[in-house]
Amino acid sequence: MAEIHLQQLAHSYAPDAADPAYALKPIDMVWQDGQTYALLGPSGCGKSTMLNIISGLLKPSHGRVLFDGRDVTALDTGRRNIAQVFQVPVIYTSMTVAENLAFPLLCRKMPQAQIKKRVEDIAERLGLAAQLRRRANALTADQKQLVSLGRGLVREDVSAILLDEPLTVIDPQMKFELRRILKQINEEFKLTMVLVTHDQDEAMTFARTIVVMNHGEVVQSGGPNELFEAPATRHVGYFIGAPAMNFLPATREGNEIRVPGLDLSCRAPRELAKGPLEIGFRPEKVELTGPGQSIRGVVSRIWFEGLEEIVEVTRGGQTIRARLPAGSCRHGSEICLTIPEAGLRLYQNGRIVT
Ligand SMILES: Nc1ncnc2c1ncn2[C@@H]1O[C@H](COP(=O)(O)OP(=O)(O)OP(=O)(O)O)[C@@H](O)[C@H]1O
Repeated sequence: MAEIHLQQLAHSYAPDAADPAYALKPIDMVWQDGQTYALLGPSGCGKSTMLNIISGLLKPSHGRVLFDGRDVTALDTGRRNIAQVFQVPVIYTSMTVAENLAFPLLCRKMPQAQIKKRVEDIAERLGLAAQLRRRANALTADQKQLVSLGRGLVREDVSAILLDEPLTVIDPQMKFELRRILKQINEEFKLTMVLVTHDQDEAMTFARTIVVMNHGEVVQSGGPNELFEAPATRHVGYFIGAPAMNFLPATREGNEIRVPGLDLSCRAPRELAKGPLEIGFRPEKVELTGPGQSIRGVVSRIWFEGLEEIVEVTRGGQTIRARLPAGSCRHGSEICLTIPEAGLRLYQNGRIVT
């Protein structure tokens, strides 16, 4: 188990270039012992770079990595006691499941009787007890990934588990089961777990803290509710939630911030910097009735999503998306949308103000 501290960390793959590009911009953050984290962001934002620096596969060009206060920056992966699970399971397909799980312990010269006990214990926890004698190449993709995880977990000195898109090759139903097992392992072993993913649902359902990255920077770090209710930036508002958050250009009029052409406003904070203003709100906050600010507009598009529909309403050159119960509206009809005050957020220069 370990608390991981990234201290003044940054990384350029070409630090000596005249104008080095930074895959990871300067960051100082602590990953708490025993917690679950998800690193979420678009392709190329620096997730794997960050994970590989934590694991020791990559030496950072700047800064330090501390495990429980100990500087491990110069240590390779083997000496960091990290278990890693990749997109493609790393297992020996010609060995049985038991041999695969035993291998890391054999390398550490653990006595046979202890190896057997440990392997059986881990197999039981991962639901692999009935598979121990099977050759690994005969397993399903999710079972192979469990063996891969088990090879990391079987060592008693593991500090953290780093998971780099481990569910990509897994069937949707089995993803749920694997996520459940991962959470159970976290609770039982109190291991720090970091999951890299593109998938917001996966991040939201796995991690207590989601670290959202963009262009090599951490743009927000927080619980699923925090990211949904108060995205720190426009990027987070777009990236978390489907459909994305509504952002409408706004202007200051006295003590109010108003969206021109719509009956939508919020109170202006006492102090405001210079720069473009926007009012943001989630499509999930929009209702057809109830207290709040009302916007009348024409339904220009409808997408059905199971028991709900996404409705696009246009008015005065603005487009608003709302998630409503299926069958709420007809294409081309005029409707009145209501947005409760509590659902409104003010943004300036793409960053949240209130
Ligand atoms: N070995 C490398 N040499 C040079 N540049 C690299 C190297 N690996 C990654 N990069 C660059 O660093 C940036 C961050 O890449 P990284 O792989 O960390 O992103 P990512 O968020 O993990 O992307 P993905 O989700 O596609 O795996 C990208 O611009 C990428 O092109």
